[in-house]
Amino acid sequence: MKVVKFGGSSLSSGEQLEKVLKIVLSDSARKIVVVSAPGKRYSDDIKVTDLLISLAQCHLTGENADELFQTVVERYKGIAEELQLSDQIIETIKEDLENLLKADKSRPDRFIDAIKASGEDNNAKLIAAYFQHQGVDAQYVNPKDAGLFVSDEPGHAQVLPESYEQLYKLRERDGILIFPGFFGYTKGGDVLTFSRSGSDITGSILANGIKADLYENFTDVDAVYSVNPNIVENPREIKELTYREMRELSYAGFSVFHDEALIPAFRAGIPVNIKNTNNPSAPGTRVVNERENSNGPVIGIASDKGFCSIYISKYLMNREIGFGRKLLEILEDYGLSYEHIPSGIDDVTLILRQGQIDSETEKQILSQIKHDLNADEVRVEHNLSLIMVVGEGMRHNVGTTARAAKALADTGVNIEMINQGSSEVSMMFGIKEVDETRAVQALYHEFFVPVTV
Ligand SMILES: Nc1ncnc2c1ncn2[C@@H]1O[C@H](COP(=O)(O)OP(=O)(O)O)[C@@H](O)[C@H]1O
Ligand SMILES: N[C@@H](CC(=O)OP(=O)(O)O)C(=O)O
Repeated sequence: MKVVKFGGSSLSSGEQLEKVLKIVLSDSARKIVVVSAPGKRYSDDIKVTDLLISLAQCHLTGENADELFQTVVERYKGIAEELQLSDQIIETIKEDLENLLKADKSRPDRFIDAIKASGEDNNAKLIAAYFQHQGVDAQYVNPKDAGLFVSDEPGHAQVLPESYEQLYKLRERDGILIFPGFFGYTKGGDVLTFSRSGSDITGSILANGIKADLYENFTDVDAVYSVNPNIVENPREIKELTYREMRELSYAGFSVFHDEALIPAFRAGIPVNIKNTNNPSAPGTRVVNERENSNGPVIGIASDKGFCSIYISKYLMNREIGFGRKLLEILEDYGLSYEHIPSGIDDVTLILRQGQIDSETEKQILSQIKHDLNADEVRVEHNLSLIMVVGEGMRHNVGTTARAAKALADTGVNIEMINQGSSEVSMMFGIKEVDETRAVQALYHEFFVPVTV
């Protein structure tokens, strides 16, 4: 049995849905089909999820949102008309959205999540109607009925482990199951979403739940490339990579697969195959437990913007018991998470996602660190990018860091910080955001472009 997930780009039009149907029917093992909301039809189009977020926000602030409402309904209507479905399904979707918009707004984050989730929920209903219209034995499945329960964290919920046992029962249901991605239900009955792009997570949870043989994730590229194809033209395709490598790369910017979507599949030992809806015969990329290490030290290079660093130095920091705990407690008091903590004898740097802190909070944190910890120096740096160079082969190769550092130096990029992950499958470079593209291109050249003599 296989779980197949289709991303928003695979579901943006009737023409795309025809491809989806063909793919599903071409393999009888494809039992559960996880779907996103309709994505972009062309590069500057707007995803239905983004339209829904704006719609929810207008309803919260009392702005007129009639046009936005119509735009959302038109997106589904366009698809239904292309596929010659009856108006009934559009009436169902319209009514559902109207009711959701009338719901209680006293807890805005929950209101927004319910509207956001309707993008996938209504798309799953539409796709089930389309499959049925084509004479296929298919049914929409509601995540609550299936037992997909999540933690009480609006916008970044996590699956509750008890869900897996319930989800196993989906194996017994007849026909093809069309399951909306991106959200689950709290024990209190609220609809909460995973973080953005979280339909990948739903697919992985279901693959674990039904103990699938394979989790297929269909998107709009032939493979996971060794570098973001928007940064380097025609980069090398990756045929196989390990869960650890994929986790590091997707965390660090490979948006093709959600980093939180690896764990459920990994725990159940289910391979993941990332494939192209527009070219399903291409083998795609397989994510597995172990792979032949035949590609040299590095398998991929990822990068992401929007970080800041807080540098703290204090003479004899290494001797001071409890310094680290007190420092991290300050972050905790402000509800902040950190990404990395490179350290020296007398100094430590905290790397955080910049979007979490406004300038007032930043001032307070800096002064509290200086005052409470009696630090000699505290300074902050903004607009940093992190570049992650990843590969299982790095453990067996001497000199990879030197090669990377030289490539960056040769292209005139200053390294603000280096952190070698203790897992030894990755090394991280902190650089200025303005240097990101140049730095990634230089590293790609160093590790992937053969030298001709
Ligand atoms: N290393 C990479 N390999 C392949 N695609 C990547 C990589 N890094 C970023 N991407 C981007 O991820 C996109 C696919 O992800 P996404 O837009 O979320 O698809 P979907 O709509 O299927 O969920 C690709 O079109 C590509 O632009
Ligand atoms: N529609 C949601 C969830 C998702 O996974 O979408 P996509 O498959 O288009 O990345 C979002 O945009 O965040």
